[in-house]
Amino acid sequence: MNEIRLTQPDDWHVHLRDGAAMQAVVPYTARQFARAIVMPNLRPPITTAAQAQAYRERIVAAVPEGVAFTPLMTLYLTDNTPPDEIKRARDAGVVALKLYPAGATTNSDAGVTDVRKTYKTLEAMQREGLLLLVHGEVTDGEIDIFDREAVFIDRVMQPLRRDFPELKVVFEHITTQEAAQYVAAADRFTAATLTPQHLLYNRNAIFTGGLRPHYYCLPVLKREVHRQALLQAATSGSHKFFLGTDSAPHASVMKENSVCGAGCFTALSALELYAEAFEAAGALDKLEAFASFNGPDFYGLPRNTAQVVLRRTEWTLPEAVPFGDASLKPLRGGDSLAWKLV
Ligand SMILES: NC(=O)N[C@@H](CC(=O)O)C(=O)O
Ligand SMILES: [Zn+2]
Ligand SMILES: [Zn+2]
Repeated sequence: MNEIRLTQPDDWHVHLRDGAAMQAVVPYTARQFARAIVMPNLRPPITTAAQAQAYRERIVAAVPEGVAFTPLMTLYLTDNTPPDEIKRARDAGVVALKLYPAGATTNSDAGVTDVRKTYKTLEAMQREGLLLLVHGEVTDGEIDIFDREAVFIDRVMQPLRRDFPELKVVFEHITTQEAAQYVAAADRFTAATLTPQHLLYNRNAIFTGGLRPHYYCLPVLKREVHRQALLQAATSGSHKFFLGTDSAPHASVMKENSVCGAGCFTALSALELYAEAFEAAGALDKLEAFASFNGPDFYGLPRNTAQVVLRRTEWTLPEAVPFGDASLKPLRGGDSLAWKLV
């Protein structure tokens, strides 16, 4: 196969940042995707409907002329998100709230300290039909970093599902066999996103020939058995798994630093990377549902109608691209890729 024709995909998890950094990365996402779920973990976070509306306008202003792209907005859930903000959020077109356990990842200091503190707000979300998107890792320092996702299932996901059975929950960027099994076995109110890096790499990638900061993201890459389970889930034909790049740009000075920020920047070549993973699994025929159907179906949004074409053409991903007054290194920058979005 030398060409793949797909209904235009959406990205159900992306970080676009703000200001000059945002202006640098929005064109990449807008070129690949019709819509994207925009994460609210700015500094300070997007916690109100009014902030989300203003942020949406800044994003839209950064979309290149002639490109059709719709940002789908989210709010950052805190211990104090008032339940009555939910109706305002819905009226402003916000589609979801994001649960970051406090301290779990980049810009999560204002996150939730105990999910029970948010129950009134979760009730309002269940009622108003807003989704809950979850960074699924416990933050307990006693728990090994490679086990934090699996422990999160027992400590947080299960009680949450029991107490809010009709709240739609997306277990974001899953990285383990446990999470893949949990989601596959759950009812139709639970789904998961999968990143290109977790489908393509195991944790060896972080340590090959030296420490490789551009492969460091959260949840951190896991063992090969987990990668295999994720790839199996993505290519299984299950409607519960869909594309969410988690493209998370950090200036290269922040990545190549004594303390490296967590996040892989993949927006420049996201579809190409997914195609590579699906092809290696012999499952290119499953790519369209994963990239273009399962996400909108779960969110209750219409599928896109435009088409895109991926062609088998070798090309070299740039080593770095401008990022405001800094520089940004894509995952796999400088390497050649087998597929190219036309
Ligand atoms: N994935 C990451 O490693 N980083 C994300 C935050 C997140 O999605 O957890 C970021 O904002 O940089
Ligand atoms: Zn996250
Ligand atoms: Zn993310």
